[in-house]
Amino acid sequence: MASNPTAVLVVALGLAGPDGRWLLQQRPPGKHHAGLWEFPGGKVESAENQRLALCREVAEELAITLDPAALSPAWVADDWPQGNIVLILYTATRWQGEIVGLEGQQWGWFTLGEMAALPLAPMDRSFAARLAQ
Ligand SMILES: Nc1nc2c([nH]c(=O)n2[C@H]2C[C@H](O)[C@@H](COP(=O)(O)OP(=O)(O)OP(=O)(O)O)O2)c(=O)[nH]1
Repeated sequence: MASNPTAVLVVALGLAGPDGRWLLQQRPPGKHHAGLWEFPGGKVESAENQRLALCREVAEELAITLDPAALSPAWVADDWPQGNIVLILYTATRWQGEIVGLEGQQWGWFTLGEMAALPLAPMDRSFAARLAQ
């Protein structure tokens, strides 16, 4: 791992609902970290812009449309010492469309207190702490 400097860039969405809750989804069976809760998102593809990648992932996973210009970079985390993932959290407060779990995943709106009690994907504890600020 230490001899491979190539980062895997992952983007995730902190979508703020109108009542101070945040949208989380559960990673579906068959995926790495299946069953853990996460902010929607995924890997940026080769030569893809990271904001557009997040818009694509969220459309694929939840059927909603985001405005890439209305995303705010909020936090970054990595998975040291396990690997070479760099995860950027963007926040947004608006979206278009009705949320549907297109991959059969569970999703819901959670307060930061409720989030603290969930089994979260590895890098998401630091995101939750950032959203609390
Ligand atoms: N999407 C997402 N991934 C997270 C979060 N927290 C966290 O540790 N991860 C990790 C889990 C995975 O190792 C990696 C993201 O990979 P992914 O499996 O979601 O990416 P992807 O949708 O493009 O999936 P795939 O095509 O590779 O199956 O980042 C999070 O909040 N959202």
